[in-house]
Amino acid sequence: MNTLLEVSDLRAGYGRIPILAGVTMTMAEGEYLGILGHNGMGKTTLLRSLMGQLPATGGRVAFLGTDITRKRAHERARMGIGLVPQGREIFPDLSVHDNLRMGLAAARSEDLSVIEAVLEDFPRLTPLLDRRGGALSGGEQQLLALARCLCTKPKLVLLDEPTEGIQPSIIEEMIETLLALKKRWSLSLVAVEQNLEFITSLSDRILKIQKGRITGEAGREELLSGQAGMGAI
Ligand SMILES: Nc1ncnc2c1ncn2[C@@H]1O[C@H](COP(=O)(O)OP(=O)(O)OP(=O)(O)O)[C@@H](O)[C@H]1O
Repeated sequence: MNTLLEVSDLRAGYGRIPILAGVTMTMAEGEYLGILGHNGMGKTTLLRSLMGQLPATGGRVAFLGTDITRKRAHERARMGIGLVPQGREIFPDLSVHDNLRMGLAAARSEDLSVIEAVLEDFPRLTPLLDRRGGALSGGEQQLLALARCLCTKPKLVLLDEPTEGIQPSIIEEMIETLLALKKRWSLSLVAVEQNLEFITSLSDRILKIQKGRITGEAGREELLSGQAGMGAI
C-alpha cells in the first residue's frame, strides 16, 4: 500500500499557546486510523492543522508524497482532503439537498450525479432531501455533514468526534456507512473520538494522543477487552 499521509514533528497552536507539541504519524492509502484522547488533548487542533485551517509552526506534512505543510485549506481540499468538523456545521436554513450542493460547490463541481452516487450510501437522507438541515435530528445532521464532505470526492476524510450527542442506533448506522464507503470508494479516514466502541469498530489502527503528542498505539484487542480504557490513555 502507498503512504497517504506522513506527519513529522508537527507543531501548531493558537497565538503563542502551543497545542500540538510534535505529532509524528504515518498512514497508508485505504487505511482507517482512529485517534483517541481525552478532552483538550489536541484532537480537533490536529485535524484543523491537517486540513490547513491552522498553520503549522513546525514540522512537516506530506500527502501522497507531496509536501503540503504550507498549503492552505482550499488547496488541500482540491488535493483530496475533506474535514467533517465537530458540531457538524451544516447550513440549518438550507434544505438537505442544498447542503449537499454546497459540498459540490466547494469542489467547484455542478455534477449532480455525484450527489446521487453519495446518497446511495445514505438511504436515511433520501426521504429528507427537501427538509431544512436544522430540522434534522443530531444524528441525521451528522450523516448529512459526512455526505456533504463526500460530495467533494475526498481521498481522505478527517472526522471530528462524530458520535458526540448522538443516539446509539445512528452511531451503529454511521459505522456501517463508513465501512461500506471504505470498500466502495477506497476511502481513507482519520477519526478522532472519545467513544471507544465507535473507534474500535471502525479503525485498522488506533493511536493515543496526549498533550499534543501521539503517545503510542492502542491494541484493538486490549481496548475491546476493556484492559485499556480511557484511563490508560
Ligand atoms: N481557538 C482557540 N484559541 C485558544 N485555545 C484553543 C482554541 N481552540 C482550542 N484551544 C485549546 O487547545 C487545547 C486543545 O483543544 P482541542 O479542541 O484540540 O482538544 P480536543 O482534544 O479536540 O478536545 P475536545 O474533545 O474537548 O474537543 C485546549 O486546551 C483548548 O482549550
